[in-house]
Amino acid sequence: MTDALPYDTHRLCELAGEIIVNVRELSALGWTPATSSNFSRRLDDRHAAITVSGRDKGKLREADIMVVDFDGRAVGSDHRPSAETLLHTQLYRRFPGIGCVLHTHSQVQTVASRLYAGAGHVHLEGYELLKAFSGNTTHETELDLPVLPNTQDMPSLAAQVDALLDRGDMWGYLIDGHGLYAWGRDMADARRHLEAFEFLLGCELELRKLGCA
Ligand SMILES: CSC[C@@H](O)[C@@H](O)C(=O)COP(=O)(O)O
Ligand SMILES: [Zn+2]
Repeated sequence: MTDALPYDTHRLCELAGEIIVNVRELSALGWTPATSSNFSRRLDDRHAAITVSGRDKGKLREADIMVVDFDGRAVGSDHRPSAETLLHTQLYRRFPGIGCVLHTHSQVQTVASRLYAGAGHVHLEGYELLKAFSGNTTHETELDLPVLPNTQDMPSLAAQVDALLDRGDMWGYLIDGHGLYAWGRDMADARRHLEAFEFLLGCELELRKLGCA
């Protein structure tokens, strides 16, 4: 007989199914090349469901989703969780309202991260799509999407993110030469934010190509 797991396994199945369907769509857009990217959902107030490290995100199955605690330790699984687990769990630990974290490596996100790394942020202003971010009711607003230096030292990167989170109104950040993190209340919310960032970054890159930004 095995010990009971400290989380709701039925809920885990539901969340795994949701992650699989959504990530397949993101992958079909070319946003998860070469096994990159990672995805998670809050399971309860101590656990998250997250992708196993190194899996092809376009071909996820239920066995590719595992559980971690908010210190990033595997719970009830021998698999290795995403190498970037701490960047997910730090958000769940700090903000009870966050229920989903999505990380992708699209070309637009990666190119934008390189171009704006020096400035430390991408300034987004004057776009109708800024209303896609929770709490915004008008295009007459602005948003600075932070760009952090890349590192494989996750505790150090998580500490830098934590300092930025003090400002409160943040729905994502870029990592230089790497990709985008975005989050929200639930999958739909996080996806809307992710897609809005992708679209707005694409506009900024296009404007630069045209010599307008
Ligand atoms: C395949 S290179 C990309 C990885 O180094 C990493 O940035 C990434 O997004 C996926 O890592 P993973 O450990 O599979 O969650
Ligand atoms: Zn990554």
